[in-house]
Amino acid sequence: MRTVRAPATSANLGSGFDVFGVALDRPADVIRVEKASRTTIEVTGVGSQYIPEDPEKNVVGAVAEALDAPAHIQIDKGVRPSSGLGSSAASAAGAALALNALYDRGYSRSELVPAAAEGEAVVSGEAHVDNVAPALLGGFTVAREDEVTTVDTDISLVACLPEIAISTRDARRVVPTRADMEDVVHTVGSAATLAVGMCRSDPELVGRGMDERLVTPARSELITGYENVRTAALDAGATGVTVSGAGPSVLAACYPDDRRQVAAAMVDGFDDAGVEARAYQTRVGGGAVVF
Ligand SMILES: Nc1ncnc2c1ncn2[C@@H]1O[C@H](COP(=O)(O)OP(=O)(O)O)[C@@H](O)[C@H]1O
Ligand SMILES: N[C@@H](CCOP(=O)(O)O)C(=O)O
Repeated sequence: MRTVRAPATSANLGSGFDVFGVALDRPADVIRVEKASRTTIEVTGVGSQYIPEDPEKNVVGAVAEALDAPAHIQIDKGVRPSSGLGSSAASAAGAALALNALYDRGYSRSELVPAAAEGEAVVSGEAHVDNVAPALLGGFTVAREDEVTTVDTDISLVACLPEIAISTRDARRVVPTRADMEDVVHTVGSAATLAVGMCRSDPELVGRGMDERLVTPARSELITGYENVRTAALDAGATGVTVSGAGPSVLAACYPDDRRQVAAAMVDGFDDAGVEARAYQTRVGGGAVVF
């Protein structure tokens, strides 16, 4: 038997659509695997009633198949599904690491990224790696075609999760297919600023670098209360605010001492819009851990 804690992640960070990701210190899924002749899955925890146990439909089934590692897989969800906090990726990355250890496959964490991404393809239609890469490798990750670069960084974050569900598959449908050159230039500037901010662990640069006009405007319209929450977080000291992944979570960067007040302001911002929410006071953390 092997047990892995696999963290939530936040993808995109505004300016890095399908490229940037960070591992979050909390919340996390716990995955337990035992060798078996065929894969079976059991899901408990937050939102487990919305997660299929059929290996054809659960992300971990695709991972077990990609690694040719059949197992009984128990998933204890700490990351709510359809949250924009890489819920499916936490399970996929956790299963990849756990099965690799269980079957002594000897793959490195980087080599496990494509196998974990097979799980993402099951739910979102595309094997995007911007959640599974940070869930496996930790820190801030930059995914480009088949190459992933990682940076260790110390940035405080608040992830505010409202009682709204948005599936990544649906949120990918609103992404514009064409862009204005001026907006592209602005996004490249933001992305570069954010990357430098991560390298320097500088919350001002990270916050400013979240700003972009290509994907976030369309995505934020799917989140009731988004503008309220954004304004409230900035007023409370956040250095930048954006949609976490495909939403509905909203992500804020801030100084460590401002985290509590930013979290409270974001929950109040959703409340003013009639939406219940909870906020995770977190930071960029490490990748999945095998116990
Ligand atoms: N192990 C799993 N953990 C979470 N969601 C899963 C899992 N397996 C399948 N799913 C399905 O994936 C969808 C959630 O994934 P996704 O839309 O990417 O949201 P998130 O942003 O939380 O990852 C839900 O429809 C859920 O039923
Ligand atoms: N780049 C993807 C990221 C989806 O993240 P999730 O946490 O919402 O699954 C996208 O923006 O579609």
